[in-house]
Amino acid sequence: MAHIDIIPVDLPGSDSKKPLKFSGDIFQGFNAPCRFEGSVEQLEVLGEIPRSIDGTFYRVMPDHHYPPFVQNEIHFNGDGVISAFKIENGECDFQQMAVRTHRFLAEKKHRRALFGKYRNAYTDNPLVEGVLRTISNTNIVFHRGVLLALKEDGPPFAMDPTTLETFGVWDFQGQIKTPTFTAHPKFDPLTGDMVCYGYEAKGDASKDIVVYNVDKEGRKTDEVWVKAPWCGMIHDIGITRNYIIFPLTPITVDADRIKRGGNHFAWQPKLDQAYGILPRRGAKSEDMKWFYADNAFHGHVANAYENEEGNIVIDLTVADGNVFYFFPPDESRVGEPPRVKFNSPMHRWVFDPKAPDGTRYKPHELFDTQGEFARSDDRYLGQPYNHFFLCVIDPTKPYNFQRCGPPVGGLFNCYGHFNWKNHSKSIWFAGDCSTVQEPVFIPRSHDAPEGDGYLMGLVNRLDELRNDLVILDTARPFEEGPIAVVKLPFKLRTGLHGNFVESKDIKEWNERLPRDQIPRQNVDEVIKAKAGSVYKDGLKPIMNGILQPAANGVKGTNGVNGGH
Ligand SMILES: C=Cc1ccc(O)c(OC)c1
Ligand SMILES: [Fe+2]
Repeated sequence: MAHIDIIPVDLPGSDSKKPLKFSGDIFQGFNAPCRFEGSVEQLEVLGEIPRSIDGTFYRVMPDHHYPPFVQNEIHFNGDGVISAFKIENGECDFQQMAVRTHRFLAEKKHRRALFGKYRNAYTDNPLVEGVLRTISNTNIVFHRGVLLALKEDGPPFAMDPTTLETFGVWDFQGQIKTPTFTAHPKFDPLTGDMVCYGYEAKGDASKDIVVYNVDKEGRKTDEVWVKAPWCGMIHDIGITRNYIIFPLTPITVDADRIKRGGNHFAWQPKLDQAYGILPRRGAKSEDMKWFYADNAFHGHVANAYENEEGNIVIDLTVADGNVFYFFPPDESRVGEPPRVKFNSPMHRWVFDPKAPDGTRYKPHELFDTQGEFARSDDRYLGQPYNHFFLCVIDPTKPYNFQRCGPPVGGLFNCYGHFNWKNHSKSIWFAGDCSTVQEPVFIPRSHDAPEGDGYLMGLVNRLDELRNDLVILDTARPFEEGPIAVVKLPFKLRTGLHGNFVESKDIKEWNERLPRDQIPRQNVDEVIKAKAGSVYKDGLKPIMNGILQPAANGVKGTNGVNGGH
């Protein structure tokens, strides 16, 4: 029997109007809802921010604006909220704004949640049938004058880098119209190309992947459609000068499970991990090759390049189990406790692009750490490199459970600086009441050597319910601690990814692309339900735990009366 995961809900249009109340595990402690939009000028600074840092650190976090009506809601299903730390002359101004996704605007209009489970439109309130349900909560990148707020289940949303105003869905001047777009496009510093893709590119559970190249003038120069061996998550990629590497994780999608109101993804403990290899330019569908390795869970890519022999080197963290405990295997028993401890060293794979499709590989080399959220010097993306940075889990360090409770968002208690050349490690422990979020690397100057500069990232002060933005100097041992600490007077939530954009790039693009010439979405238009656009096979959304055949109509069975 399918386990349907929906609880009764007071629908808009029904009589009862209750004040908002958030309950459940994902809203506890440090991850209590934030829901703040606004700014704080001139944050307090301890130490000194180097004057050469002149730009804005943008980062994104999921932050539910309305209490969910589904049971076992997950953090990844929260509205995307962008925080911006603008740094100039040793000072830092803070600004925060939710992305005006169609979903956010529709729920804001009705002042409650209308969308159901993560990537499952069948669990939505019929009021929002056909409304774009992506929430732009995974990455925020700068591309040709706009910020793109990204989540891999939908198109990018463009925002103004200065004001954080949302312009709307971004289709690259009509060139990219596929329904899904990765949260991890890659920017080749040598060519200015953006390499990007979408998986599940023909709808839920499709094995189709579309891959694009957008050149430095913003023109789409390549579009190729390829097939994955199964429909699974392809969250991040690596690029080299000539190849794209697609790690395909054994966490799979099942259309029937989705229609039953179940999870989009389920972990497959017996399935391989796979790596798709595709030439970057002029590739055809049949050029895609898949290599395989034993079951494991992909983290993020530190970097990739081609070595002197012409082989592809790709470095990423890989964990030995299902990190996404909230997407359990189909056959798991109710109440089975999720695993909490993983081995997740940095893996180096070396693939021969001439090897036949189906070749099996073992990792070439491991860098012994426990970590995730790998970053490296983006000036060397796709090229030979040595330095990378991680959020590190050091279980030997103390953690003050009594004061902080369970470590919300994972026990990433250190930032680490690693060097492949001599396998050196330099680690800063954030303290027994602190955890860290994904950092960014900022070069000391444009011609500084690889990895020479600053690491900047958010520290969660779990006891104070506050965040600090810390800056570490990569030329010094991390053990010495940050050279500057910027104090935020309140807490954010566990975030995902972020990037640093130099002020001169923002200024230059404000001139090249005047803000008043960028079209704005029409709020009333984008939240209009488009009946019949997503629900196939005569099924209507699942509400109140009942799968409703379209023929019965929805009216009367769950209190929906067509809405306002
Ligand atoms: C970290 C990975 C990841 C993968 C898929 C997601 O939808 C997501 O949402 C925040 C995050
Ligand atoms: Fe990611």
